[in-house]
Amino acid sequence: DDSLYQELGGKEGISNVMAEMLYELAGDDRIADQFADTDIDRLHQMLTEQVCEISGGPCTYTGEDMVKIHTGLNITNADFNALVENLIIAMEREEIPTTAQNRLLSLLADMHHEVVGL
Ligand code: HEM
Repeated sequence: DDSLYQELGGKEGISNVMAEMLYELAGDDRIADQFADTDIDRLHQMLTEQVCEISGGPCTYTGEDMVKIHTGLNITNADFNALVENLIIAMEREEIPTTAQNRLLSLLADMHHEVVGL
């Protein structure tokens, strides 16, 4: 089922949302420092691939294993929630329908254990 993928605006829509999220994140004092050494162009590309894939789009995530990449970063619940807030702001700005926003947030919540407390 690729309906979520379509509602997010396909690959281009997802790319735009992820760019907006990373822009918000860069200005968010709560978590910006944690991305100081990160290649943001790569992160943008990997997030776009991953969200394309999990939303049912024609993509294959080619990045690092999620647990492996987040291990040792000591990411907290508060960090996770801050990133989610940045994503919601980005989706609002890109006029993603609320139902689609909630479906994507639910898919990301399922990945919480691959990100937090490692
Ligand atoms: C569900 C939420 C999240 C998802 C789906 C996610 C996904 C990803 C992906 C796809 C990558 C790139 C992997 C690669 O380069 O191959 C990545 C890297 C990274 N993530 Fe996350 N992430 C999430 C939450 C977070 C949070 C909350 C933080 C910290 C506030 C965080 C910090 C990082 C950092 C610092 C990197 C770069 C690591 C490096 O380059 O060595 N992530 N994440």
